[in-house]
Amino acid sequence: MNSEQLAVYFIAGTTNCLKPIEQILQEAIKGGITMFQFREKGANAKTGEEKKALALKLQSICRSADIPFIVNDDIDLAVEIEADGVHIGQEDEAASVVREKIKGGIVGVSVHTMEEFEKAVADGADYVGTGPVYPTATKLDTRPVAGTVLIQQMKNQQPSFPIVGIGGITVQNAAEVMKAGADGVSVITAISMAKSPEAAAARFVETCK
Ligand SMILES: Cc1ncc(COP(=O)(O)OP(=O)(O)O)c(N)n1
Ligand SMILES: Cc1nc(C(=O)O)sc1CCOP(=O)(O)O
Ligand SMILES: [Mg+2]
Repeated sequence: MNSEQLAVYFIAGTTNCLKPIEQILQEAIKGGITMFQFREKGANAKTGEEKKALALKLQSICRSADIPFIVNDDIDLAVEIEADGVHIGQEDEAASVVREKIKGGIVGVSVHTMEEFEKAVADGADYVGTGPVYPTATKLDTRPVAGTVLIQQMKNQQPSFPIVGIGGITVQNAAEVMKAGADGVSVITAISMAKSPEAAAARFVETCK
């Protein structure tokens, strides 16, 4: 992975979409997203074989466009379908353990403090995601809103380590996240619920790429 692939990191699952997720992903790809995370989570989310079938469809769309396909949380699914990577949280196994399982794939880790950041780097994470930078209604169990200070601190300590901000990021505030030192923005609603996911993604590309 190179840090440029984090520039416009779109995340979605069926619960974030009012249209078929396949269609939204295709539109977002047309707009220029640089990475995609399949995050099938929450009430009414698909599970089991249905989840796997959807993952395979979305993976195929990403492959055709040469966009990395990352699976959120579900390490077994990521290994089974040979996803390009997995994104794990603080409650999951350490990045060093996950890296062994995913064999050469991308490992992203959520961090909320400098201690968590230093551990993720030491454990061999490829990038970190940190948030919520701004208030979000998409994930209810977030840490307190953090603003951009931690991004600045992490960038000062490890200037070349890839960092992405997440939580409440819109085309209006994305520039602030980049200015703080992020390599990109992770976005759910501002693309998945946009009237035109293609146009929304294109506006993020203008700001972040
Ligand atoms: C790029 C990116 N950054 C952070 C997260 C949040 O992960 P986590 O804290 O494990 O929460 P869930 O997304 O699993 O609810 C992420 N998914 N992606
Ligand atoms: C999945 C997720 N993780 C967060 C964190 O702070 O770790 S915030 C968040 C939701 C991001 O969705 P939206 O772009 O719609 O605000
Ligand atoms: Mg998680």
